Amino acid sequence: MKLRRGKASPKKEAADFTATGKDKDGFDVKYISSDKVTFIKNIENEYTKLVLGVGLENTGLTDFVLSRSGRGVFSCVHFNKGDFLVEYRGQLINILFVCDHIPVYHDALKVFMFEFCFNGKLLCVDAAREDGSLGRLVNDDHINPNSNMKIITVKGKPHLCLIATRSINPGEEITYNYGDSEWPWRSKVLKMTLHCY
Ligand SMILES: C[S@@+](CC[C@H](N)C(=O)[O-])C[C@H]1O[C@@H](n2cnc3c(N)ncnc32)[C@H](O)[C@@H]1O
Repeated sequence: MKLRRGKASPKKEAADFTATGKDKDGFDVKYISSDKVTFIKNIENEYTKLVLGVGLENTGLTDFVLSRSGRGVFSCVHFNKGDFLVEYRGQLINILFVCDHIPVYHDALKVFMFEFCFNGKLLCVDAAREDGSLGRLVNDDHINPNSNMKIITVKGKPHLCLIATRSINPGEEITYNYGDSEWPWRSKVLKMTLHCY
């Protein structure tokens, strides 16, 4: 596949941004509870149309939707499938070697520890610190995410980068699947969904 002239490959772009430690332009951070339209649209797609086959107004999900708060990352430009989006930045920890020094966090911060295997080692990017970067603000979607986390090696060091898995329109929230775990927000939705039946 030919790349458009002047457009860096996603890998090269990821390498450039990881080297500068900056995020690329084209994103907004929004508080989800204040962006009801986008959020209701997501929920409607995910749970009412796919699971229940009915409209949001008939499900009782509205309270849940409006009670979810927190930040999310939204695109303000168009991205293509395969584009590099943002790096999940933080402190890289080799879990086996520094067990004693791994920070012990309250549950709300544990979710910022992203564990992964690299060259046979169990590593973790600890993004608990509020450093203004975007990657740590991207929310979970295990049903219809629009990106996934890839390990990109730059100068021998792994970097966690979100890559678009389909085209993303301006205004869409960037999401990825956090992986198989009992994330509390997933069961909350499931319970409400079951209640709706
Ligand atoms: C890595 S942070 C993402 C950014 C977070 N929204 C914030 O404002 O800091 C993960 C936290 O976001 C929230 N979160 C992520 N995905 C979610 C989802 N699909 N539904 C509800 N809350 C979610 C949970 O509170 C989780 O602990």
